[in-house]
Order: sequence, then structure tokens, then C-alpha cells
Amino acid sequence: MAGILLAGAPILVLLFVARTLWQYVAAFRKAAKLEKVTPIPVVRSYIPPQTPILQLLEPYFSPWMLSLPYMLRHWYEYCGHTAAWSHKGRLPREELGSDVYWVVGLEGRRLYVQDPEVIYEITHRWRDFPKPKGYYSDLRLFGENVVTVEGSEWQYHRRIITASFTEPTMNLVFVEAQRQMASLIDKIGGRQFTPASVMSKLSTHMIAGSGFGQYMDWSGTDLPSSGSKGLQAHERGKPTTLASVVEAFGEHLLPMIVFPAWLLKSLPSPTMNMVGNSKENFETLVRAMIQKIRDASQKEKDASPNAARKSDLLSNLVNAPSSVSGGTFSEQDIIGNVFALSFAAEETTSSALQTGLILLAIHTDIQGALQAEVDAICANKAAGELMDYKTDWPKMRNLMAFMLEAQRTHPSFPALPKEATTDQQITYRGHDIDIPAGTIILYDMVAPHYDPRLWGPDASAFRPSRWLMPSGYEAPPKSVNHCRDQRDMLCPPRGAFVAFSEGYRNCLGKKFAQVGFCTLFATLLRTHSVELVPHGDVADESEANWERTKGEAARRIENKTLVISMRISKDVMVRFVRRGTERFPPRAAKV
Ligand code: HEM
Repeated sequence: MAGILLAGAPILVLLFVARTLWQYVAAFRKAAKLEKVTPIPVVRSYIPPQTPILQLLEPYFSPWMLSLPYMLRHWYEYCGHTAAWSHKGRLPREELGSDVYWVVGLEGRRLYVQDPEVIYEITHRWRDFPKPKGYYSDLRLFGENVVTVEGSEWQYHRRIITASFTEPTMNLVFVEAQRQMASLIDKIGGRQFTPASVMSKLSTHMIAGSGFGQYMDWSGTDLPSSGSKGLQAHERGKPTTLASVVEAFGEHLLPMIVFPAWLLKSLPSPTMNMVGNSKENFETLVRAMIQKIRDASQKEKDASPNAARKSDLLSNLVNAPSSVSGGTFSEQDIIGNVFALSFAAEETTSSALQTGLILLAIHTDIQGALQAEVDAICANKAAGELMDYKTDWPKMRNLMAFMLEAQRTHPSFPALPKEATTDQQITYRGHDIDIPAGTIILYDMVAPHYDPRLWGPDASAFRPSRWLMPSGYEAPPKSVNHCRDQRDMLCPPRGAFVAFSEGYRNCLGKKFAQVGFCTLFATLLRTHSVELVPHGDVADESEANWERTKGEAARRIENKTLVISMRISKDVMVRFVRRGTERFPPRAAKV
């Protein structure tokens, strides 16, 4: 039997190779046909059809692919793993002379779009170009939710959740961000750390506290109001708080999706045991939280029918009045959406905070300008007195400009997918482009951000001041306002800034993220600076060593891998230091 198998193996391999070659020939014949009829360029791709295993391996073989001679790697530069981040729109624009092009290969034809007007059109025609459901199916781990559904079901989920992001919720984010950063500063003192290790915890703490009423702190135990065990529990491999479970989702989503909880729990790896436990504990935790809110609401109603309700996101979801949407969420809908919201929030917020921290440490002049803004906001406050959402949040103009610029230069995703579910047409530079049903469209989130035609000749420079407009600024036609609470902020042309996506399926938590990000940094900069840990010889405080340290940090921040969102491949070491004790204080504060 073994002999027959061995003898048959070369034939099987030959058949497989012949079949694959035939598939390539068929794909490229289609590409040649398409080239004859389409007004836009066609690029041929040799990437095999994507599978979860390939996705997992691509970060490892990507550097090898890119080290091949140009002729061999050329196609990969268009459609590899982090291609959009690497070429930043220049390659298609300069080589193909087009911001819209086809990529044809074994996965059929895909439309790549980096033109802002076309991005705007595709993201606004949501019935014609919905999200491809298959791409998001893994996020159904705990049931359907606002990220995974489409059509009228999506409208229903979106309406209820949008109504749950109230102003009192934003106030909670504002307060919780101050508490979390103060607690982190206490915990971390002057020690050096890598942003990745700390920022994902910080974002889960903030989201758990202000979104789901689960107050965490950094001392190893929760504050009295939550009554659970927090970080200690996470470190023991038995996550028992929402924050620790959500952090596990962000770090280990793939094994969580692929393997059952019982298998993960029985593996000889404490990390995998923790992942298995997270998967099991999540539903139990959220059900208990929902019950607690229902009990509390009932008690409040009994005591005083008009009592003000709690305003965190989860309480709003549980107590959503049916008049908002013609219905309320079932318990399973709430669980599915708590997962979706936590996941969407954690992954992106943590990446934004990491990037923000490193950018500030590199650009000490910008850090100085943000500190001047925070000093002005806190001028009449006693040390430790909290900032106030209503009066102080609108004053955070420089901080908002810093956030928007960090998101422009370092968006969380290289590109996002849409799908034409029926035959469609778009217009680009006066040409009609036919898009057959079933075509995947990838709209680029880096290229428009780096386009000098939209942002000027210094489009690739990190310059937050480009967002600050003179008093009385009027938004030009066909532009979008990305922060409504700060006055006189740049409104870029539509489709030019898509870090939070665009159109109907844009980010539901945009304001939540903006309030959280700006307030965390305001709290840090009120008393401290963030500083790069010097490169090489730590005692060497020379200008040359500082320049080397900055250069290395700038290189590392450019080097990204794609794991759900884009992450910095090699982290950078930083530390918080009391203001006035910086090793390299800013020479001139300039945003
Ligand atoms: C800097 C932080 C953030 C960035 C850059 C960001 C970016 C994005 C982007 C690009 C999308 C579109 C995804 C797609 O089409 O597949 C999205 C969707 C979404 N985001 Fe965010 N996000 C951030 C923070 C948050 C936060 C804090 C929350 C919740 C508290 C949140 C909740 C959501 C939800 C629910 C969706 C799906 C909306 C829908 O499909 O209708 N995001 N976000």
C-alpha cells in the first residue's frame, strides 16, 4: 500500500503543477481579453488564492519576495501584503499613469482604487458596493453584529448603536481617559517600555471603562466598583475581566477563530490556554454585565421612574428605547455587538496610540506645542483637577490636528474591500468602467493620504499644522469635516482622508476614538513628556546619538506588518519623564 502511494506521489505532484499552470494560463488569457476592452491598466498577479494559512505566512515570505530582482518581484509590489503602504500610491500613479487599475490572477479580477472621487463614490453607493460578507465572517464568533451584517439588517444594528454613542457617553470617555493615563503614569514611573506592550492594555482599559462600565486600573486589581480581578487574572492565564478578554481577541484572533476553546485550553501553552479561556468567558461575562444593568435599571425605575440612566455604551444598548429603531436588540445581538465594538475599537485605538506615542517622541517640537495647548487649557486648574468635557474638549485643536495627522500618515489599514454584488459601472476621468457582479474592489487608504495633488508637495511630511486653519475658515465645496467640535479645522477634499473610512459604513466610533486619543495625550503631556530611549550607548547624550536614535525610530515606524490592522514590526523603546527633566528638551514648540 505504502509502495503504491510512493509511486503515485510524483504523478500527483505533476498533476497539481499542470493544473496550477493551466489556471495561470487561463487567468492571463482573461487578462489579455480585459486589456482590449477596459480603459484602465491591467496588472497580472501571481499570488495564489488567499487562504487563512497563506495570510498567516505572508508576513514571513513578504520580505523575501521583495528582495527578489525587480522583474520577478514587480507584480508583488502592486498587490502584496502591505503593498499599499510600501508604494503609497506612487507606483501605480507613476508607472501606470492611473489611480484606478485592475489586478488579474488566480483570484479573478480585482479593482484597485486610489482616486479620491472614486473612493467617495464607492463608499457612498453602499447598496451597489457592500462589504464582501466572506471577508468579515470570522467576526461572527459570538453572532451577527453591525460589522458583519448588510442591507436592512445592518441599518437596524447601525441605528441602535449610533443612538447609543450619546454625549454623556463621550463625557465618560473624557473622564475615563484622564483616569487611565494618570493611573498608567503612576504605575510605569520613569521606566522604559515598548508602546505595543502598554498601549493595547491602555486602549482596552479605556474602552472597558467608558464603553462597558468595567473600571480597570493598573495596580493589578480593579477599582472597587468593578469587583473583579483585572490584570493579575490575565497574567495568570485565566482572563476574568472584559478588558483582558478583549486584549486577547486583539492579540490572538486567528487561533481563537480556527481552534475550539477546549483544544486551546488543553494545549501545553499558557498563552493558548488563556485564549481558550477568553473565548469561553466572553459570553458569560457579557451576560452577567447585561443582567446587572437590567437589575440596576429596574431598581432605579422602582425607586424613581424619571431617574437618569447610566450612560456607558452597554447600558445604552441594553436600555435602547424601541422607538429608536422599531425594535430592541436581543441578548445575543448585544453580545455579538459588544464583541464587534470591542474588537473594532481595541485593534485600531491601540495602533493609533502606539504610533502617536512614537511620533511625539520623535517630534519634540510638536510635543512642546501640544504641552503649551494643555497648559493653556489647565491654566486655572489645581494640580490633579480633572479637565472638563464641555469646556475643555473643544479647545483641543492642536491635539486633534496631531491625531488627524498621525492617522493621515499612519492609517490603521492599507486598504479595505467592497464588492459589486450585481453588474455596476463607475466613471473615472470621463471613462465608464464596467464592473461585473462578484468583483472585489480594494480602496486604498494610504495613497490618497500621501497624494501631493491633495496635500501639497510636503504630503509625506508629518506636519499637524496643515489641519489648523485661520479663524473664520469656510469649508470648500466637496470637502469633509473630520472633527465637528474643534473650530477652524481643515476640511480636506472628499475621499482624501479615509482613515475612518467614508460613506455609510464609516467608523461608528470615530468621535469616541478622537475624544479618547486626545484626552489620553492631554493628560500625559500635562505633567510628562514622552522620550525615546537613546540608541546604543545610553550614557551618550550627544546630538549625534540623539539624531541616530530619532533616525532609527523613524525607520522602525515605517516598517509595518499587517495583522488585522497595520502594526509596527519592530517596536521602539520609550519612557515617560517629568516635564523639565527631558534628556532632549524641544528647542522650539511648533505644531
Ligand atoms: C483610531 C481609532 C479608529 C480607527 C482608525 C477606526 C477606523 C475604522 C475603519 C477604517 C472602519 C471601516 C472598516 C471596514 O469597512 O471594514 C471602521 C468601522 C467601525 N468602527 Fe472604527 N476605528 C477606530 C476606533 C473605533 C472605536 C473606538 C469604535 C467603538 C467604540 C469603533 C467602532 C467601529 C464600528 C462598529 C465599525 C463598523 C461600522 C459599520 O460597519 O457600520 N471604531 N473603523
